[in-house]
Amino acid sequence: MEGLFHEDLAALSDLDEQSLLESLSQRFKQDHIYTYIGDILVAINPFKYLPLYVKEVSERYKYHEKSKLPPHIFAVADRAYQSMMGRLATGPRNQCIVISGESGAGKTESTKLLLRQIMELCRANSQLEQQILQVNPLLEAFGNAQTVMNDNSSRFGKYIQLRFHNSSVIGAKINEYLLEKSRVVHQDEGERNFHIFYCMLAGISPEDKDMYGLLDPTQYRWVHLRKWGEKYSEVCNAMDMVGFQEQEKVDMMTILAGILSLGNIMFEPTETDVLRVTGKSMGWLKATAGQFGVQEEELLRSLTCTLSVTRGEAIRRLHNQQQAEDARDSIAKVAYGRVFGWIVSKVNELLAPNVDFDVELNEIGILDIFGFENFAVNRFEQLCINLANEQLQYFFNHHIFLMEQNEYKEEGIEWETISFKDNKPILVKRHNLLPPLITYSSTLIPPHHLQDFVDKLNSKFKSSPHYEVVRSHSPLFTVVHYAGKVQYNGGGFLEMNRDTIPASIRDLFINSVTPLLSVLFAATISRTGTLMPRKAKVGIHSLAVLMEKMFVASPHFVRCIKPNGNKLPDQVDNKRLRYNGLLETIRIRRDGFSWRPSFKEFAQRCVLLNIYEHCSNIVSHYGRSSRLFFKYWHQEELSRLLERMGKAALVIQKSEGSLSLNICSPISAVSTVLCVCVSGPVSPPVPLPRRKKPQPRPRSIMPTAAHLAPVPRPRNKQFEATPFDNLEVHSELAELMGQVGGEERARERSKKRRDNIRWFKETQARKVVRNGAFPCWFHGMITRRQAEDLMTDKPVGCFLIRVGQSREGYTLTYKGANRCRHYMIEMQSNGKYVILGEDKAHPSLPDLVQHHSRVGIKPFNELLTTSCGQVSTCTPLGSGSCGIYSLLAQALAGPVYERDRKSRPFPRLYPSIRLAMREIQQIQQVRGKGRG
Ligand SMILES: Nc1ncnc2c1ncn2[C@@H]1O[C@H](COP(=O)(O)OP(=O)(O)OP(=O)(O)O)[C@@H](O)[C@H]1O
Repeated sequence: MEGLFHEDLAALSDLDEQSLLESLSQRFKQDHIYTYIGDILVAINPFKYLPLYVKEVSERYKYHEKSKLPPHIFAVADRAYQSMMGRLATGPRNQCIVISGESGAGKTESTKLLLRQIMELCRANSQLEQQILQVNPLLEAFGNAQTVMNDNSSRFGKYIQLRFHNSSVIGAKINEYLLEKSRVVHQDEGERNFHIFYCMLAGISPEDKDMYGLLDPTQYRWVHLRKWGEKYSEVCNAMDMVGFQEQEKVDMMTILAGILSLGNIMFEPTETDVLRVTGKSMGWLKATAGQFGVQEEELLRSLTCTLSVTRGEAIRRLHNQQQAEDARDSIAKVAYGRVFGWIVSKVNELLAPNVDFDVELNEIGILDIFGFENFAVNRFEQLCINLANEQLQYFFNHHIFLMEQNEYKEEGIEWETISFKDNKPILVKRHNLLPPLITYSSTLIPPHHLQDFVDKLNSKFKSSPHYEVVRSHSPLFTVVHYAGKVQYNGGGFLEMNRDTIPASIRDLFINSVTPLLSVLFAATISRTGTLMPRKAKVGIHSLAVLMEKMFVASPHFVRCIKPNGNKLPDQVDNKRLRYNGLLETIRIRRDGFSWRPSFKEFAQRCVLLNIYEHCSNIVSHYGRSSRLFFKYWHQEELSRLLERMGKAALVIQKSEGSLSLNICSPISAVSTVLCVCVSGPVSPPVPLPRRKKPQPRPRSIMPTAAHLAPVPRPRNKQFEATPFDNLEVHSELAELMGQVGGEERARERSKKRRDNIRWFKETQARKVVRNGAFPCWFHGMITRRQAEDLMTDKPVGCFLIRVGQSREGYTLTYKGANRCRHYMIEMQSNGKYVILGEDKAHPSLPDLVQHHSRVGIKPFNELLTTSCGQVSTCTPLGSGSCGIYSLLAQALAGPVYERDRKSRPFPRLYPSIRLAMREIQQIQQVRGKGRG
């Protein structure tokens, strides 16, 4: 592959480490944040907006030769997609993109960009793509928080599996790992709770605040407010788009409100040593009970004592203050962790309704796992996170160094071994440090045995080169990770012990009147904290299982680098660029052969193009090697040749007999690639002929005029004419062409129409009526042609909405500058309305119209400006102003609509929540007056 992969590497590989870092830093200062090391993308976080991800750039990376464009994350998305489709000189294979880097290095942003570009590449105008993109804001709200290292730090790891049929995405699945639940009840200096609490308190309407039993943010111990107002509506919209039901949303928000109230419950001992809730926090106890849908007395009992049954006898053990506070915090952590797990499983259910994840389908997985962490106090959670990072580093080493160099050995290729920092010892059984350390730490440690626990660790692991004993009065120990030493505090390990909740609390919640809470506590939890339906195989989501999956897929690596510790733009600290193994990686990519298909795999691909024999000759000429060795750029070079040959073959087929067409040139080109790369058992790799000096390319990776020039789009019906009305176009065309005819089809069509009218009357009409009539933009069930006729003399921006004839749903007809456009309106399973391809869901059609009178409809940014009034022609449901249609509107008007509005879901124990909130406010007023 001529171009960037090669050019950058050639430029970088001749440098020593210092000059390499200088060169990277210089590039960064000129806003070249991406650099290729062969097929590995290095991304340096710019901490500022760069116009690198606008639509025009995305289009260029979609349609143009990637090798002629600057390094970019979109090129990685394209490579993974094309490889998954089998278009890059190998057959279709599962792909995985592994994004690594320390906290704040840009992994999550890269994941979002990759997802966005992959959705662009497989664009099939399905709502699923929009839904998949909406999962990110949702998960970020619940799983991210501000830390000292990153204002939007993922406090969980995720592996997103995208499943494809042919070229279209048909489902997605999120696997989440190790949510840092302790954050709910404790945040260190400079850190915050999960974003959702701030969004909720800042963005919620006064009416909803009252409904959930929430007060002013300053009233809660576990959060301090920041400006999060807009985020809340974004999260609610994401839930609507993905398909959450209204009642589910209300129950979930009520549980979150319950968690906040729980945090305000304080205890004090009485003279009889029995613990009680302080007078000030009695209201909070009542509120929590109401919000969790449980009895107040039972909640209090669960917090202040433990019930155990010994030989059939129930024994009650009273808690001391610390134990009661631990129980309170554990409930909050467990409840939040389970809400998060439920969101993920719900998302998975909604995004892959018909996909069986056990059936083999092509797949692209994206791994975005929390970065390596080293805080002032490192707890058990940091140990787990750092173990995950060690595993990831091993995966990288294995693919980039081990596998490749082993294959040279096996094939007898002369090769000067490139050494690298191998972190295998810390992970494997023989040396046994991290896995047993984690198992050992997971056992319950009584607080007064803390020093014993650390002493035991010291004696067990002191001989390991990766473990250091700390001489101190505190229970500390050090682990030497691949990315540096981390000192862990045994005290922090105790908190993890407190995550386990007593059976009595579990039973209490299983019997909650809020079905969601009952489901959450009845479900099992995997080893990594994932919520599992009861019968699911425990442990299926563990990182080890994930690693197995990744080892059999083709990996793509994105190495993210944080240029400075202050999260500032245009500042680069060269020490930070000294990223693990950068220089070695450059060397192996320069000297090695990173694409090594088996002969069979390669020949199969060639067989399609009738060059199998030719390839076999070449291979047998060079010896009986089991695989072929290519440079990283050859894969793309070859795929281009094969594509050209495919086209040539088509021409040959079309013009029969013209076999003389010159297909020799691609064959000889393939031969050239083979000749230079294939290795025999004894012969050293044939040195590559000096490559043609690559064409100079613009130094800047900012999109230039050429990058931004309009890109020729492949012919695509959906873009050419009306964006989203193919169903109707097809049926009408078919009708015109006489293909559909026949009495039976006509009967079917009219039945479908009748069914749709019934659907409209029974489920929809009352949502559309406003003040006793249908809005003038609503035209009932008219045909596409009738709609276009109505638009004939209307101004641009005029619109109407009609009921679908062939499907349950609506179509928006819009008068554009040159033509009428018809946008399909999707009906979601949760009753929300979305224009296909848009990212906002609406509770009703009038809401949709109101929104798009302010926000243009994609892709032409069209605003709904003028309603197209009805005319009085009567068809069944044919016009809004006459006949049965108008009668229907009047019958459904006014009180019915109002009643409908009021039937919105409420928290199950709303009256108790209200009472509790009043009590809290009264106490506060009395105290306020007392102070005054
Ligand atoms: N390509 C980019 N362009 C502009 N800003 C970026 C880019 N990538 C990252 N950032 C900025 O850096 C911040 C941190 O990035 P991100 O959250 O992706 O880090 P991370 O590696 O996922 O961290 P963690 O492991 O803590 O989750 C982002 O919130 C954003 O402000």
